[in-house]
Amino acid sequence: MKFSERIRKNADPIWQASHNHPFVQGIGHGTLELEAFQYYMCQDYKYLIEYARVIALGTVLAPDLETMSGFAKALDETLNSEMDLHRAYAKRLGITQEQLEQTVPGPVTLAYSSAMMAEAQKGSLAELIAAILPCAWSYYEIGTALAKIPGATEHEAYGEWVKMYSSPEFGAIADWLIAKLDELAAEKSEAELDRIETIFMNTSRYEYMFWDMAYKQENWPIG
Ligand SMILES: Cc1ncc(CN)c(N)n1
Repeated sequence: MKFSERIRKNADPIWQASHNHPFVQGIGHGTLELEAFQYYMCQDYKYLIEYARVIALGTVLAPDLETMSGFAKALDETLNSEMDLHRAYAKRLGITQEQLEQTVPGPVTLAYSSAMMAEAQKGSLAELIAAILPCAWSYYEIGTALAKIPGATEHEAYGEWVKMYSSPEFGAIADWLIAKLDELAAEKSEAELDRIETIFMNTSRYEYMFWDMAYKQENWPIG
């Protein structure tokens, strides 16, 4: 079994909880409250800025040009395609660029992005990839699952979101990260693999928590 298959299997209960979360199902069935989606878009914009910084660190840790180039593509996809989606949505939803940029990261946004950055700064490239992989992989998995719901890709509010995350371009980044992690895992001891798996499990949990935070439009308890 490939290392990626092992960690995906072990994370399955968490991933299934994300698939079944009312926020995710609400996007697929077009029933999600627009206000929760607006909140999500602003928080996600801030999250993606930090995610992009972690990807950029991947180019620093990359051992060769092919790997550097893969991270450069992931960075471009995030900053210029994925965040364009957020900017376009913001416009449609009446959120200004200033509002997007001035969003205060909520507790889960801050905890998740800080955890990714901490793993990237103290670990090896495999640990960095484990920290960001649930982000790329679970969204592609969720996007492709939601795209199968009749009408989901055509929905007036959420169709563009479903199209983005089920797109082959987005999937190619997830596939590249999976293959890179498997390649690096082949050289690791069992103790190191356990540590890498723990990171993957934790950021998988944060993915679930992000959906939940958005659904509840959670904020800091004290201003
Ligand atoms: C929280 C979160 N996780 C993942 C993705 C997909 N890059 C995202 N946009 N936001």
